[in-house]
Amino acid sequence: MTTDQGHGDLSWIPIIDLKVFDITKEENEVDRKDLEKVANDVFKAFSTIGFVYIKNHGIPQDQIDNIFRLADDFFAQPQETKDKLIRPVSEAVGIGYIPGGREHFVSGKPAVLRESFDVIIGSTYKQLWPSIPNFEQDVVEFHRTCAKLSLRMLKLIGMGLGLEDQNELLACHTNLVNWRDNSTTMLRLLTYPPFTEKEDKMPDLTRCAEHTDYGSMSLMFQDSTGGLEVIVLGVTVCWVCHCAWCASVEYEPGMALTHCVQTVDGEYKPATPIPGTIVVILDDMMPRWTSDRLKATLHRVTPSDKRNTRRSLVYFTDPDSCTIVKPLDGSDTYPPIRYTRYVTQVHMNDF
Ligand SMILES: O=C(O)CCC(=O)C(=O)O
Ligand SMILES: [Fe+2]
Repeated sequence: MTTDQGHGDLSWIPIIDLKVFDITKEENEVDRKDLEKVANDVFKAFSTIGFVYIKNHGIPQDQIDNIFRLADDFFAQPQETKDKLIRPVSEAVGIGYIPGGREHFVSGKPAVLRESFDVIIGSTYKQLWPSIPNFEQDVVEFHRTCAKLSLRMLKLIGMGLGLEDQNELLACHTNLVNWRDNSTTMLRLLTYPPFTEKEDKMPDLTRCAEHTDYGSMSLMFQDSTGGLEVIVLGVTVCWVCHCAWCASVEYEPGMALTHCVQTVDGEYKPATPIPGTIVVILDDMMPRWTSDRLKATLHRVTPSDKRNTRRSLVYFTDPDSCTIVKPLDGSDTYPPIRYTRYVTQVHMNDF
């Protein structure tokens, strides 16, 4: 793993170079030792800091830029045009538009200030595509591309965990490739408009309140606006160069710290946009599978730059709906639960 040396306070961010196992390579082409090293780096970063940035992942930058452009084209349309594609709450529609003001992350607080275009593919759900040239075709292709990357990351996590069957997590994600009817894995094109003068004066207003995502893992692509923040679990940072990894000791909870390191634990830190990278966070199923060895990453989007539109693309990787999620180590840290039941319970605030 490298850290982002030379970028001042970004230096503690774990950037994993995925070149040896990027999405263009087949697993049998990759040297086993290289693969194990990346898997260890990924696991170490997830289990200490709680999230990773990945670079050299194999998704062409042109493809990402094109999806951002198509999203801009979509959101720039007149409101009446977008409203014709609204995903109704009461009807099963897998692909469509969510207007601003519909989603609440915290009940009783104002709705999140953003619009999205949601894409759950392969379902028998109704699909409400816009008539923008190449939109459907390119977005579907990007969905497939993200699936490849998620499967790579799940493989690496399985290896890092030391699972006897390293493909055990992959086996819970057949929907990413097969696009069965019951898939919930979703690509979201998101836009956060600038704050109006009235919104400026509302103290509780944020772009997206603190939360974790429901499924397995989220791939987050962001523009250069900033605002995404993640909770850092436990990082030992050198006071001198701010590097998380030059410190001679590995942080363990409760460890006495020497004079040259400080610990950041449980604090929000900006997930600053770094060109060419994707932020990968873990979702609610990971602690359940790993008996808390891996945690779900709390995150939020603050209005750090409320004068400008912020754009992002998030690929929410979910397990197959029928998956019974339970600790892979055979322990009873969490009771088994069917993934779709978990989501229903979260929606009903049933925990
Ligand atoms: O827009 C982003 O970068 C993050 C959005 C997010 O966390 C979510 O929709 O769950
Ligand atoms: Fe999220």
